[in-house]
Amino acid sequence: MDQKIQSLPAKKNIALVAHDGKKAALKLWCIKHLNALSEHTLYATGTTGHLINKTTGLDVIQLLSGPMGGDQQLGAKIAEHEIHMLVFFWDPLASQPHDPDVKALLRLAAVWNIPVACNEVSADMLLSSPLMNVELERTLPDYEKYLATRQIDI
Ligand SMILES: O=C(CO)COP(=O)(O)O
Repeated sequence: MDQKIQSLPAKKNIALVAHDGKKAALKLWCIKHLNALSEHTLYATGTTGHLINKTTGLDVIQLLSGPMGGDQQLGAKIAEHEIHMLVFFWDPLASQPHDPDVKALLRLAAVWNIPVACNEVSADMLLSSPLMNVELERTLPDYEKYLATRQIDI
């Protein structure tokens, strides 16, 4: 597929998500990085967002709970370029009833070339990157060109 270049803004829209077995870890990570996170706009799935807001006071745009469609909402926002980074502490030791939604969210993050962290260390590295607070070029699928090739006359 053809690619094009589009910037991620300096002030990023960051999605925060954690499975139940990883919520405590994400909560501690948010407390540790309170100041850095407050410079960005935060989104989260329902239960994660409520927990982060309650324990840190950070403003969080709260979507539906993951199993009820929250992962899908985040995936749609990634496809629409509204989410610029994903911190998703998914639980490798627990099965999830909405596993297809989890896979879809991670897949769309890869399709649209946004940075993704899956645990504390990768999230530390992303947030401390010199690229975190600057406008950042990314390549992404050229959807308009793709659509033009899909116009089929029947
Ligand atoms: O299930 C989740 C991600 O797959 C997270 O959803 P909650 O934040 O609502 O627990």
